[in-house]
Amino acid sequence: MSSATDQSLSGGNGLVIDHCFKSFSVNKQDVTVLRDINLTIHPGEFFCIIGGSGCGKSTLLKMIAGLEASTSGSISIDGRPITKPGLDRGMVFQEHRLLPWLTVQQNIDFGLRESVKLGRAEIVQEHIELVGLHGFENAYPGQLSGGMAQRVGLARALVNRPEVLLLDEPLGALDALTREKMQNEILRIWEVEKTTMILVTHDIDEAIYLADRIAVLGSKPGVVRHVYDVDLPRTRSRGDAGFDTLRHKLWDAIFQPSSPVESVSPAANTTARTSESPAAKPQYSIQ
Ligand SMILES: Nc1ncnc2c1ncn2[C@@H]1O[C@H](COP(=O)(O)OP(=O)(O)OP(=O)(O)O)[C@@H](O)[C@H]1O
Repeated sequence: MSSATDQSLSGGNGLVIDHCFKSFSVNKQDVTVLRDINLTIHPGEFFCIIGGSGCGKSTLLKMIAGLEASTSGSISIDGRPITKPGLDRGMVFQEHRLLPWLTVQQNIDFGLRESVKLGRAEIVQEHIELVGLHGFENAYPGQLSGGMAQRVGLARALVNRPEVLLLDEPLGALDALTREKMQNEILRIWEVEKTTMILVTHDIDEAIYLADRIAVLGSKPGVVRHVYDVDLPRTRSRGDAGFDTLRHKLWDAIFQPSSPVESVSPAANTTARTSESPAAKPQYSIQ
């Protein structure tokens, strides 16, 4: 069912995170946020990362995006080292980050690489259709619902046909119904585009519903505790026994007490977390 922390491939296909460490300088002291991360994410895979607040999920995504450099170790796509942001990676954030003075059409066009001179309007329109926003081409972000704005964010991130789409809790601000609808939309787009998707989420059910594999990060410093295969046929049902079994495994993995190598800071209240049983928190969302 599950594999231990991945072993890196040497120069193989896909995204390879190889012995990555990340420290930040806080009050002139180096604080290690991520420790020895090793993951291989295969082309076309839907990969989720979950873990408690502050364990370094967003930092890891930013390192893959090329927005943060690793302190040591390397990240590569198909053998190409990642040193800065590139068109082979798109990113969607929790807040849509659209430009309010531009229309839907113009926001997506803004994301399209400058070197495309011919057929820009057609490419933009194709992506508006892809995310189901036909008819809203000339709307401004302020005229859109949260779910619609995130659809534009998705279109903008996909417009350069990235190999890897990085999703940093993109549905976190949406209401429950819109969130489920958008999960299905992301799945549909993934199936059509065959883009590798890496999703950071606090929502265990969301991870099981969407992912091929799920990495659970432990905290302080962030380490990969376990990578789970989601061996459930699609379309998945949240009420299935297999879904429920995995839900409990993930819950236990996230809230297990830190191992000796994961030094627990005074602020990390693991007792309080482990005392929260799934029954007491039916939405299975990590706070
Ligand atoms: N630029 C920075 N400088 C110093 N510390 C930082 C910086 N960015 C992140 N951190 C610290 O790194 C740790 C991990 O942050 P990160 O945002 O990656 O966690 P996360 O798992 O995504 O959290 P959450 O689930 O709450 O969004 C936190 O302790 C945070 O304070």
